[in-house]
Amino acid sequence: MLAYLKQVYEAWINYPRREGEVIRGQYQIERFLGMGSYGLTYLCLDKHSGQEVVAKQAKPSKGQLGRDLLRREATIMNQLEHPSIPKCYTSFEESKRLYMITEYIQGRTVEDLIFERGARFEEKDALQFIRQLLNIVQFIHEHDVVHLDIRIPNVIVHGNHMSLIDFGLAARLGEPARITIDADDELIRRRTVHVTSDLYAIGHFLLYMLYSTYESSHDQEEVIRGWEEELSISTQTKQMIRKLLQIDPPYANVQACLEELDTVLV
Ligand SMILES: Nc1ncnc2c1ncn2[C@@H]1O[C@H](COP(=O)(O)OP(=O)(O)OP(=O)(O)O)[C@@H](O)[C@H]1O
Repeated sequence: MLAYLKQVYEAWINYPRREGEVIRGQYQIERFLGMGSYGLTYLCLDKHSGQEVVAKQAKPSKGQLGRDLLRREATIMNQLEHPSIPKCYTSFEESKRLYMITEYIQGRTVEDLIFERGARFEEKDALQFIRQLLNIVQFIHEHDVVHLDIRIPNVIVHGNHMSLIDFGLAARLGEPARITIDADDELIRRRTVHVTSDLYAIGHFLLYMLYSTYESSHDQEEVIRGWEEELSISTQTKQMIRKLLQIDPPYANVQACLEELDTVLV
Protein backbone atom coordinates (compact mmCIF):
# COMPACT_ATOMS: atom_id res chain seq x y z
CA MET A 1 0.00 0.00 0.00
CA LEU A 2 2.82 2.35 0.97
CA ALA A 3 4.70 1.51 -2.25
CA TYR A 4 1.54 2.25 -4.27
CA LEU A 5 1.07 5.61 -2.55
CA LYS A 6 4.74 6.44 -3.20
CA GLN A 7 4.22 5.62 -6.89
CA VAL A 8 1.12 7.82 -7.15
CA TYR A 9 2.90 10.67 -5.36
CA GLU A 10 5.98 10.41 -7.62
CA ALA A 11 3.85 10.33 -10.78
CA TRP A 12 2.12 13.47 -9.54
CA ILE A 13 5.27 15.47 -8.66
CA ASN A 14 7.06 14.31 -11.84
CA TYR A 15 4.15 15.30 -14.06
CA PRO A 16 5.67 17.22 -17.01
CA ARG A 17 4.93 20.88 -17.58
CA ARG A 18 2.47 21.67 -20.34
CA GLU A 19 3.13 22.87 -23.88
CA GLY A 20 2.95 26.63 -24.12
CA GLU A 21 4.13 27.25 -20.53
CA VAL A 22 7.11 29.58 -20.29
CA ILE A 23 10.06 28.76 -18.04
CA ARG A 24 11.57 31.82 -16.34
CA GLY A 25 9.79 34.14 -18.77
CA GLN A 26 12.08 33.05 -21.63
CA TYR A 27 11.78 29.39 -22.62
CA GLN A 28 8.42 28.47 -24.07
CA ILE A 29 7.72 24.73 -23.98
CA GLU A 30 6.97 23.38 -27.47
CA ARG A 31 7.10 19.67 -26.74
CA PHE A 32 7.87 17.26 -23.92
CA LEU A 33 10.76 15.12 -25.20
CA GLY A 34 10.88 12.53 -22.47
CA MET A 35 11.49 11.52 -18.91
CA GLY A 36 14.84 9.94 -18.11
CA SER A 37 15.96 8.37 -14.87
CA TYR A 38 16.91 11.72 -13.34
CA GLY A 39 15.38 14.39 -15.52
CA LEU A 40 12.49 15.66 -17.60
CA THR A 41 13.43 17.04 -21.00
CA TYR A 42 11.56 19.62 -23.09
CA LEU A 43 12.04 21.19 -26.48
CA CYS A 44 11.58 24.95 -25.97
CA LEU A 45 11.61 28.13 -27.96
CA ASP A 46 14.03 30.67 -26.53
CA LYS A 47 11.91 33.80 -26.89
CA HIS A 48 14.99 36.05 -26.67
CA SER A 49 17.04 34.43 -29.44
CA GLY A 50 14.22 32.83 -31.46
CA GLN A 51 16.21 29.53 -31.36
CA GLU A 52 14.98 26.12 -30.28
CA VAL A 53 16.73 24.87 -27.16
CA VAL A 54 16.46 21.91 -24.81
CA ALA A 55 15.44 22.42 -21.18
CA LYS A 56 16.28 19.63 -18.79
CA GLN A 57 14.62 19.72 -15.39
CA ALA A 58 15.87 17.71 -12.42
CA LYS A 59 13.29 15.03 -11.69
CA PRO A 60 11.43 16.21 -8.57
CA SER A 61 11.07 12.68 -7.13
CA LYS A 62 14.87 12.31 -7.10
CA GLY A 63 15.19 15.23 -4.68
CA GLN A 64 18.72 16.39 -3.90
CA LEU A 65 20.34 13.58 -5.92
CA GLY A 66 18.54 14.68 -9.10
CA ARG A 67 19.62 18.27 -8.49
CA ASP A 68 23.25 17.31 -7.77
CA LEU A 69 23.40 15.22 -10.92
CA LEU A 70 21.94 17.98 -13.10
CA ARG A 71 24.41 20.51 -11.63
CA ARG A 72 27.26 18.13 -12.30
CA GLU A 73 26.01 17.53 -15.86
CA ALA A 74 25.99 21.31 -16.48
CA THR A 75 29.51 21.73 -15.01
CA ILE A 76 30.88 18.91 -17.16
CA MET A 77 29.16 20.13 -20.35
CA ASN A 78 30.53 23.63 -19.76
CA GLN A 79 34.04 22.19 -19.83
CA LEU A 80 33.49 20.37 -23.11
CA GLU A 81 33.38 22.82 -25.97
CA HIS A 82 33.17 20.73 -29.11
CA PRO A 83 31.04 20.91 -32.30
CA SER A 84 29.67 17.42 -31.60
CA ILE A 85 28.65 18.09 -27.99
CA PRO A 86 25.58 20.23 -27.20
CA LYS A 87 26.47 23.60 -25.71
CA CYS A 88 25.22 24.26 -22.21
CA TYR A 89 23.80 27.81 -22.20
CA THR A 90 22.73 28.28 -18.61
CA SER A 91 21.25 26.64 -15.55
CA PHE A 92 18.96 28.20 -12.94
CA GLU A 93 16.25 27.59 -10.40
CA GLU A 94 12.65 28.63 -10.80
CA SER A 95 10.02 27.88 -8.15
CA LYS A 96 12.44 25.45 -6.46
CA ARG A 97 12.88 23.53 -9.73
CA LEU A 98 16.35 23.25 -11.26
CA TYR A 99 16.74 23.62 -15.03
CA MET A 100 19.62 23.37 -17.49
CA ILE A 101 19.28 24.92 -20.96
CA THR A 102 21.31 23.37 -23.79
CA GLU A 103 21.62 23.47 -27.54
CA TYR A 104 18.95 21.51 -29.42
CA ILE A 105 20.54 18.96 -31.74
CA GLN A 106 18.60 18.36 -34.95
CA GLY A 107 18.56 14.93 -36.51
CA ARG A 108 17.79 11.34 -35.64
CA THR A 109 19.30 9.05 -33.05
CA VAL A 110 21.11 5.93 -34.25
CA GLU A 111 18.41 3.95 -32.45
CA ASP A 112 15.68 5.61 -34.58
CA LEU A 113 17.73 5.18 -37.73
CA ILE A 114 18.12 1.44 -37.21
CA PHE A 115 14.79 0.52 -35.63
CA GLU A 116 12.39 3.04 -37.18
CA ARG A 117 13.99 3.97 -40.47
CA GLY A 118 15.47 0.52 -41.15
CA ALA A 119 18.99 1.90 -41.77
CA ARG A 120 21.60 -0.74 -42.55
CA PHE A 121 25.27 -0.25 -41.76
CA GLU A 122 27.73 -2.39 -43.69
CA GLU A 123 31.01 -3.19 -41.94
CA LYS A 124 33.01 -0.37 -43.49
CA ASP A 125 30.28 2.24 -42.90
CA ALA A 126 29.89 1.10 -39.30
CA LEU A 127 33.66 1.34 -38.71
CA GLN A 128 33.82 4.80 -40.26
CA PHE A 129 30.95 5.86 -38.06
CA ILE A 130 32.69 4.46 -34.97
CA ARG A 131 35.83 6.33 -35.98
CA GLN A 132 33.96 9.64 -35.78
CA LEU A 133 32.44 8.65 -32.46
CA LEU A 134 35.87 7.69 -31.09
CA ASN A 135 37.18 11.13 -32.01
CA ILE A 136 34.48 12.76 -29.89
CA VAL A 137 35.13 10.35 -27.02
CA GLN A 138 38.87 10.99 -27.25
CA PHE A 139 38.21 14.71 -26.83
CA ILE A 140 36.06 13.98 -23.76
CA HIS A 141 38.71 11.71 -22.20
CA GLU A 142 41.42 14.32 -22.87
CA HIS A 143 39.35 16.58 -20.62
CA ASP A 144 39.42 13.91 -17.89
CA VAL A 145 35.75 13.10 -18.33
CA VAL A 146 34.16 9.72 -19.00
CA HIS A 147 30.68 9.74 -20.60
CA LEU A 148 29.45 6.41 -19.14
CA ASP A 149 26.27 6.33 -21.21
CA ILE A 150 27.37 5.83 -24.82
CA ARG A 151 24.40 4.09 -26.40
CA ILE A 152 22.56 4.23 -29.73
CA PRO A 153 19.79 6.55 -28.38
CA ASN A 154 22.45 9.05 -27.27
CA VAL A 155 24.07 9.65 -30.65
CA ILE A 156 22.23 11.98 -33.03
CA VAL A 157 23.01 12.06 -36.74
CA HIS A 158 22.20 14.97 -39.04
CA GLY A 159 23.54 14.52 -42.58
CA ASN A 160 27.25 13.80 -42.11
CA HIS A 161 27.36 15.35 -38.69
CA MET A 162 27.18 13.36 -35.48
CA SER A 163 26.57 14.54 -31.90
CA LEU A 164 26.89 12.80 -28.58
CA ILE A 165 24.21 13.83 -26.07
CA ASP A 166 23.13 13.03 -22.51
CA PHE A 167 25.98 13.70 -20.11
CA GLY A 168 23.70 12.83 -17.18
CA LEU A 169 25.93 9.99 -15.99
CA ALA A 170 29.25 11.52 -17.05
CA ALA A 171 31.94 11.66 -14.38
CA ARG A 172 35.45 12.98 -13.95
CA LEU A 173 38.22 10.41 -14.14
CA GLY A 174 39.25 9.31 -10.67
CA GLU A 175 36.45 11.33 -9.11
CA PRO A 176 35.58 10.15 -5.60
CA ALA A 177 31.93 9.18 -5.17
CA ARG A 178 30.44 12.34 -3.70
CA ILE A 179 26.78 11.64 -4.07
CA THR A 180 24.67 9.66 -1.62
CA ILE A 181 22.91 6.97 -3.56
CA ASP A 182 19.77 5.14 -2.45
CA ALA A 183 18.68 1.62 -3.35
CA ASP A 184 16.94 2.76 -6.58
CA ASP A 185 20.18 4.23 -7.84
CA GLU A 186 22.39 1.19 -7.47
CA LEU A 187 23.27 1.47 -11.18
CA ILE A 188 25.46 4.51 -10.74
CA ARG A 189 27.45 3.09 -7.86
CA ARG A 190 28.38 0.04 -9.89
CA ARG A 191 29.82 2.06 -12.77
CA THR A 192 33.57 2.42 -12.59
CA VAL A 193 35.05 5.73 -13.65
CA HIS A 194 37.59 4.54 -16.16
CA VAL A 195 38.12 5.14 -19.88
CA THR A 196 37.62 1.45 -20.65
CA SER A 197 33.95 1.81 -19.60
CA ASP A 198 33.34 4.04 -22.64
CA LEU A 199 35.34 1.74 -24.91
CA TYR A 200 33.27 -1.22 -23.70
CA ALA A 201 30.10 0.74 -24.54
CA ILE A 202 31.50 1.52 -28.00
CA GLY A 203 31.98 -2.24 -28.53
CA HIS A 204 28.26 -2.74 -27.95
CA PHE A 205 27.45 0.28 -30.10
CA LEU A 206 29.42 -1.24 -32.97
CA LEU A 207 27.64 -4.58 -32.55
CA TYR A 208 24.24 -2.84 -32.80
CA MET A 209 25.33 -1.20 -36.04
CA LEU A 210 26.69 -4.44 -37.50
CA TYR A 211 23.57 -6.39 -36.51
CA SER A 212 21.51 -3.93 -38.57
CA THR A 213 22.43 -5.99 -41.65
CA TYR A 214 21.98 -9.38 -40.00
CA GLU A 215 19.17 -11.60 -41.21
CA SER A 216 18.50 -14.74 -39.20
CA SER A 217 17.60 -17.74 -41.33
CA HIS A 218 14.07 -18.84 -40.53
CA ASP A 219 14.38 -22.13 -42.46
CA GLN A 220 16.55 -23.75 -39.85
CA GLU A 221 15.68 -24.39 -36.27
CA GLU A 222 16.60 -21.32 -34.24
CA VAL A 223 20.04 -21.91 -32.76
CA ILE A 224 21.50 -19.39 -30.35
CA ARG A 225 24.94 -18.43 -31.63
CA GLY A 226 27.29 -15.71 -30.48
CA TRP A 227 28.03 -12.54 -32.47
CA GLU A 228 31.34 -13.98 -33.69
CA GLU A 229 29.51 -16.75 -35.51
CA GLU A 230 26.49 -14.75 -36.58
CA LEU A 231 28.16 -11.69 -38.08
CA SER A 232 29.95 -11.96 -41.41
CA ILE A 233 32.75 -9.51 -40.65
CA SER A 234 36.52 -9.50 -41.02
CA THR A 235 38.79 -11.17 -38.48
CA GLN A 236 40.39 -7.78 -37.75
CA THR A 237 37.03 -6.24 -36.85
CA LYS A 238 36.22 -9.24 -34.63
CA GLN A 239 39.56 -8.78 -32.86
CA MET A 240 38.80 -5.11 -32.30
CA ILE A 241 35.39 -5.90 -30.85
CA ARG A 242 36.90 -8.56 -28.56
CA LYS A 243 39.27 -5.90 -27.15
CA LEU A 244 36.49 -3.32 -26.83
CA LEU A 245 34.31 -5.81 -24.97
CA GLN A 246 37.29 -6.82 -22.80
CA ILE A 247 37.12 -10.46 -23.87
CA ASP A 248 40.77 -9.96 -24.88
CA PRO A 249 43.09 -7.53 -23.04
CA PRO A 250 41.45 -4.11 -23.64
CA TYR A 251 42.84 -0.99 -25.34
CA ALA A 252 44.58 1.28 -22.85
CA ASN A 253 42.92 4.33 -24.37
CA VAL A 254 40.97 5.66 -27.35
CA GLN A 255 44.17 6.46 -29.28
CA ALA A 256 45.23 2.78 -29.25
CA CYS A 257 41.81 1.80 -30.58
CA LEU A 258 41.89 4.51 -33.28
CA GLU A 259 45.33 3.35 -34.46
CA GLU A 260 44.11 -0.22 -34.89
CA LEU A 261 40.89 0.97 -36.54
CA ASP A 262 42.90 2.90 -39.10
CA THR A 263 44.79 -0.24 -40.10
CA VAL A 264 41.43 -1.99 -40.66
CA LEU A 265 40.01 0.92 -42.67
CA VAL A 266 42.87 1.29 -45.18
N1 LIG B 1 20.37 18.29 -26.76
C1 LIG B 1 19.41 17.53 -27.30
N2 LIG B 1 19.03 17.72 -28.58
C2 LIG B 1 18.05 16.96 -29.13
N3 LIG B 1 17.37 16.00 -28.48
C3 LIG B 1 17.71 15.76 -27.20
C4 LIG B 1 18.73 16.50 -26.55
N4 LIG B 1 18.84 16.06 -25.27
C5 LIG B 1 17.93 15.07 -25.14
N5 LIG B 1 17.23 14.88 -26.29
C6 LIG B 1 16.16 13.90 -26.53
O1 LIG B 1 15.20 14.04 -25.49
C7 LIG B 1 14.70 12.77 -25.10
C8 LIG B 1 14.79 12.62 -23.59
O2 LIG B 1 16.16 12.64 -23.23
P1 LIG B 1 16.69 12.36 -21.78
O3 LIG B 1 18.16 12.32 -21.86
O4 LIG B 1 16.08 13.28 -20.83
O5 LIG B 1 16.08 10.99 -21.37
P2 LIG B 1 16.32 9.52 -21.89
O6 LIG B 1 17.48 9.48 -22.84
O7 LIG B 1 15.00 9.04 -22.40
O8 LIG B 1 16.66 8.74 -20.55
P3 LIG B 1 18.00 8.62 -19.69
O9 LIG B 1 18.53 10.02 -19.47
O10 LIG B 1 17.58 7.94 -18.44
O11 LIG B 1 18.94 7.80 -20.53
C9 LIG B 1 15.49 11.72 -25.88
O12 LIG B 1 14.67 11.27 -26.94
C10 LIG B 1 16.68 12.47 -26.44
O13 LIG B 1 17.03 12.00 -27.73
